[in-house]
Parts: sequence; C-alpha cells; structure tokens
Amino acid sequence: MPRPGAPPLNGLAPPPRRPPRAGQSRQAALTCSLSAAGVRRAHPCSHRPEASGEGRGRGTLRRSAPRTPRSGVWGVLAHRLPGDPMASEGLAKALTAVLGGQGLLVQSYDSEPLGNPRVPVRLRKNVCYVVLAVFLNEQDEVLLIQEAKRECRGSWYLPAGRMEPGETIIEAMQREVKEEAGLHCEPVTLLSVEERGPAWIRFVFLARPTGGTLKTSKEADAESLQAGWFPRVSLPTPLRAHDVLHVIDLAAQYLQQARHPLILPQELPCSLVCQRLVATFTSVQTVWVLVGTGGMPHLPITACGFTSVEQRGGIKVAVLRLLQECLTLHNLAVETKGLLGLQHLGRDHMDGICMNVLVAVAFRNPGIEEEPPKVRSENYFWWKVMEEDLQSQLLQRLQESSVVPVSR
Ligand SMILES: C[C@@](O)(CCOP(=O)(O)OP(=O)(O)O)CC(=O)O
Repeated sequence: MPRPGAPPLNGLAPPPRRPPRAGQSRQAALTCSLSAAGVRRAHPCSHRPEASGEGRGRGTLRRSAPRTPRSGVWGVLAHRLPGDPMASEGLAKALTAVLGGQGLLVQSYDSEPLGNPRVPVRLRKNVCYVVLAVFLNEQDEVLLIQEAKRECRGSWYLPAGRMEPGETIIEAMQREVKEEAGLHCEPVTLLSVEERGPAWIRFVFLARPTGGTLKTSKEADAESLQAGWFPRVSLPTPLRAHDVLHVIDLAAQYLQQARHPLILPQELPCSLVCQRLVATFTSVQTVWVLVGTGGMPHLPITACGFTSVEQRGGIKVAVLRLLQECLTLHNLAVETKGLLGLQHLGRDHMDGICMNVLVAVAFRNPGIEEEPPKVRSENYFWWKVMEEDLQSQLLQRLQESSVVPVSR
C-alpha cells in the first residue's frame, strides 16, 4: 500500500508496495525531426560516449532499409554511417562493455512515453525499490529472519526491505541484512529483478556473510525478532510470503551451475527508469544489433512511463514502444531475454535506473530470413556484428539465456 501521507509527485500517485499485475501495452510514437540546417537532429541526443572510438571498425554499419539522405540532411551523421570504422569501433566497445556487465552513461533517450513530461523518479515518492538477499551456507541452509511488523509478526522471510533515498542498491541490501539479521555481507550477484512496472522494482541478490553476529531473540527490535539458518528443504512456518521459495531455488541452482556471469549494479547516475536495448536479430550464426542514429550511433535507450497502462503492462511496454517506432511488429516475435546489467547511483537525487536488456527480435514465421526486418525510421539501423568474439558472446548469451531474469 502507498505509504500514508506520501505526497504525489507531479500528479503521480505514490507507488503501491506491490502494484497490481499487467495489462495492455500501449502504442506511442516518437517524433524526431531533423533541423533545417540538416546537420544536427532535434532529437535530444547530443554526445554519445559509448560510440566515440577510434581505429579500425570491427563491424559494418548496415542499413537494412535503403537510406535516401536528402542533400545536407545527414551532414554530421553522413560520415558516421555505413562503413564508418569509428562508429563501428565505438559500438563494438559499447557492446563489449554492456556484455561485460558494465554501465554506460545515460545522456538522452531514443524513445519516451508520448505526452508525459520527463518526470525524474524520486525514491519513496513515485518509485519503490526493494532489496532482498539470499544466503545459502555449505550445509544447504538458508538465512531467514522473523518479522516484527504487526501485519506479519512472527512469520519468516528472507532479509528484505525498501531502499532509502541516498543509498545505492548494494548499500540498501547490506543495511537491511545488518538490521534484520545482524550480519555484515557482500553481494555475489544479482539473481533476478522483479517488477510491477517502473514504480515497483525488487532486486534479488545472492550474498555471502562477511562478519557480524546472528541476531538472537534477545536482540529483537522493530526490524526483526531474530534470524536463523534453516535447512532449505524444511523451512520454518509460517512464511511471510511464498514468493521466496522460487528465489531460494534460483540461488541453489546458481550455486550448482551459474546460469549467467556475476552481475552487480553499476554506480552511474540516471534520472529516469529506462532500458538500454541490445536488440538483436540472428540468422545463420550472424548477429545484427539495432542501433540508434541520434548523435553518434549507439545502443538505443527507452524511457519507462508511469501511466497506468505502462504500470500495468510492465517495463516491456517501453521496449515495445521503441521497437514499434522503427519496426513493423505484427510479423515479428519480440522476447526480452533478461538483464546484461543495470546501473543506478542513488546519491544526488539520481534515483533512476538504467537496465541493460538483451532482446531477441525474430520473424514469427522463421523461414529462411537471412536479413533483419526492415527499419522504417531513419533514427535506427541494424548493425551487423562482424567481430567474431563479440558475435560468439552474443550468440552464447542469446542461446543460453545467460542473463539475469526479469519477472513480474
Ligand atoms: C516483503 C517486501 O515488502 C519487502 C519489504 O519488506 P519490509 O516490509 O520489511 O520493508 P522495510 O520496512 O523497508 O524493511 C517485498 C514486497 O512485497 O514489497
């Protein structure tokens, strides 16, 4: 339930703790016009650090829709288009960084909710972020805390809690574990991200203790009554909620066989909840990646909206909105595989989050389509990844879904 008395920000009601489930997605068009001078886009994209690079390109900047540049319209970009080694090198660097779980500065958005002013997110005002930690010891026991809150007093749960303004995601997780279980800890990896639209996001970590002493019932306080280690196969009852069972299984599976590389939030500022897309098309061991043309060619970013439609539809609505702006989706299947990484700062009122998401675009009737679907917007093009190592990394991540799952 929304925190009593939390004032709505810009008409946005404070987010419920766990808003209702999904609904429809929404069509939204991005208007982006080229200036009369033809050399700079009206699009807010200015500098794109991720595509600034030098040296020989490692890919071809391929346009699957023939471009008919008007005279002078592409002045600045003309030298950045197909075959330009600098842009290709910059894209390869950006893709390498994102595949490695690193972050890239967010300085503008390729797609934004139509009609909605760009409202910076404010923790505990229009977004609620929750952290939750899973600890499994060598005896296959899981760390649980006994809740002290009136509404769930005496029930057992994983150490969890809502983030507070000014802290990073990892600091929040460490604070909640110390408050509720008495232990110092460090994160091992993100295990999953749960979302009910951009207003409620929960970060689930696999973590390990680094010190402190387990909280006993003698130390009961408002945060928790006590903490304890319990065999994973016979947990105490009652549980506060059964959603933790899946999360505990995820942790056990990860420790048996890591499904994805270790992925941890990167501390980079962002003012909105947004997603950087690694939107791919694969054909016969070849991979194309959708690229934005605003400024330097870059991995496109879509900003999440806070309308009830976007809340109900979940963060995938923003992904579909961007893709609808450049592709004809009715004959395409779009699958968000999961997270390659995420970035958030928390300090300096920068409460936004940028999730680097791996998306697979395919024809619904996979015939022998060797070429990516036609791009019907000059704001995007398909970049064919030629560099073998990068190509095999992408194919492996796609084929094995080697990403942090995002669930609703
Ligand atoms: C279970 C959760 O609500 C996590 C929040 O747990 P708490 O209710 O303990 O929150 P804090 O008071 O901030 O510690 C997850 C959810 O359903 O929102």
